Order: sequence, then structure tokens, then C-alpha cells
Amino acid sequence: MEEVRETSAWVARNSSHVTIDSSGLEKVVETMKESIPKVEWDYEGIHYFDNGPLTVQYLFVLDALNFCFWPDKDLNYDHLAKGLKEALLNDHSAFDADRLQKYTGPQLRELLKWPRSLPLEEERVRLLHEVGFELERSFEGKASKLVESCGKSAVKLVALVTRHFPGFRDHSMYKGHQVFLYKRAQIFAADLWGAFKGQGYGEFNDIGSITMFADYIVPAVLQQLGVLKYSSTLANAIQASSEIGAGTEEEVELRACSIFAVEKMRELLSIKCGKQVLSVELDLWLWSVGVQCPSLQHHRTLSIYY
Ligand SMILES: Nc1nc2c(c(CN[C@H]3C=C[C@H](O)[C@@H]3O)cn2[C@@H]2O[C@H](COP(=O)(O)O)[C@@H](O)[C@H]2O)c(=O)[nH]1
Repeated sequence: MEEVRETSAWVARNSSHVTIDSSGLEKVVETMKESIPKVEWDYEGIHYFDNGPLTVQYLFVLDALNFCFWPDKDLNYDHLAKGLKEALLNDHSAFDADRLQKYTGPQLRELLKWPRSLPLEEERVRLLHEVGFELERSFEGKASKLVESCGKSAVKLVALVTRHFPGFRDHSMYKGHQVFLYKRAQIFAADLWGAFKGQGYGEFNDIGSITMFADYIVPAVLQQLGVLKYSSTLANAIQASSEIGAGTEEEVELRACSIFAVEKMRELLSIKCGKQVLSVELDLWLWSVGVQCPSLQHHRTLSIYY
């Protein structure tokens, strides 16, 4: 993911509202010297898994909808993962490409057993249709075919997903530069790798190329750990739960600086303790810390990308 790494580094070098505190970063790495926290994928036990192509279909649908839960304070990622799992257990054809193209908002709510409108519901439905349509048009309706065509390369998978599915093209303009963040496309590769334990559909020779997934939880954790520092205006806006517009300098910096900080953390771990860690592993640890901290104040942006 060279374009994600390079463009995030550019943002970090030119940022106005978010900075990376190198002493904060060193302190965190210091605490990890002895043992690097390892978090099991699906430690929550909420995902569908049958070791076959239906799991790939499930994960692709999951990551097509894996964004923006916060506008409903009772909703979170677990509801989505569990809801889709239940739906598939009840009806194995629920995510067939032709069915995906027909869901309506109320049907999606029913599928997830959610009693009211989902945040960005129209967009979620549109994205489901897009996934069904393009899977049918180019991959015989099967996300497993998409994965098979990548020759065990996560980089190729991300490129293919972003080329075929516009909803996954998570990028921004920042100070005249195009910045690539690709959160949901990358997390799809990571979810395959985690679910299949690096085997079969989850075998990627280049899993180390994937960066962290720039969402709204991990930046908040990095800030709490003292790795990210915010300008007072940004800190106040987050504290006050004010919405931060998608594509604003602040929003892009929060996400890009998180990617850069995790890359630095990984570099430092390698230099200081000779430990090779994947950004995916650091991400899962940071994310799990964040979701277990209910008081964590995160930034609020309406976005289909994360
Ligand atoms: N960086 C990063 N962001 C992640 C995840 C995951 C889930 N990964 C699963 C896969 C295997 C594991 O066992 C995890 O369960 C969701 N998110 C993001 O969090 C936000 C939701 O937060 P809340 O509203 O509190 O549920 C939202 O932006 C969502 O897109 C991750 O792993 N890393």
C-alpha cells in the first residue's frame, strides 16, 4: 500500500491541526518492549465462519457496510457483524449477488434486527446494490472469485476492490494533494487473513503491506496514549462532539496521522527491540483498547468510508 503510506506521510509532514509526538510514541513502544499485546481476530466471537467461500461473501458484505455507527448511540460494529451472521445462518442465500441488488432500507433493518433507521441507511443500501451488481458482472457473483484472482496478494486485492467498487475508494484531497486511506478495502484483506488464520482465502504473501485502518476509534486511542496531539480548536471540537466535515483538513489529518504514527510505531519496535510486528496487529490491539473504553471521545464525521 505504498500510496497509502506515502500520502499519509505527506499529510503528517504538512499537518496543521494534528501532530505526532515522538516522545509519546517512544514511551508507548517502551511499554511494548517486553511483550507486544496480541489480540485474537474475532476475540468477540461475533463473526460468521465456515472456512469456505460463504465466509468470504459475508466478510465482503460486512466491510461494505463497516462504517459510521456513532450517529445512533446504541449501535456499534458488533450489531452489524452479529446481525449479518444471524441473517446468513437463517438463509444461506441472503448475500447472493442478485439478492444484494434488491435490498431496501426496511429490509436491511429487518435483516439486522434493528428497530429504526440505520445511520446513512440510503447509502448502505446503495453500497449493497453496488456490491451485488459488480460481483455479478465481473466475479460470477462471488467475492471468493475476487479473492482467488489476487494470487495471494493483499496489495492486489485492495487494488482490485477499489478499481471495481467505487464505494471502497476511500480518498481525500488535502492541500491540493490526493490522499489514499483505503480503510474498508484494507480491512477486508485483514479480515480474511484473520478469519482464515492466514490460510486458504486468508493467505497473503504481503500482509505486511497493509496499513492500519483509519477509523474514528484508533485516532482517539492514539491521542489518549499521547502519540497524537491536537490543536486546541480540534481538541475542543472533539470534546464538544461537534461534527467535523468529511474532507476537511482536520479530518484528513486525524486519519492520515494515525496511519503514519502506527507505521512509526512499527519501525521503532523493529529498531529498538528487533521485533517485527504487522500494522494489522497493532491496529487490532489499538482498536480493541478503544472499544473497551466507553468514555473515549472520538471525532464525528459522516462518512461512508469508515
Ligand atoms: N481500525 C479499526 N477499525 C475498526 C475495526 C473494526 C472491527 N474489526 C473486527 C475484525 C476482527 C476483530 O475481532 C474486530 O471485531 C471496526 N472498526 C471501525 O470502528 C468503528 C466502530 O466503532 P464502534 O462505533 O465503537 O462500534 C467504525 O469506524 C468501524 O469501521 C478494526 O479492527 N480496526
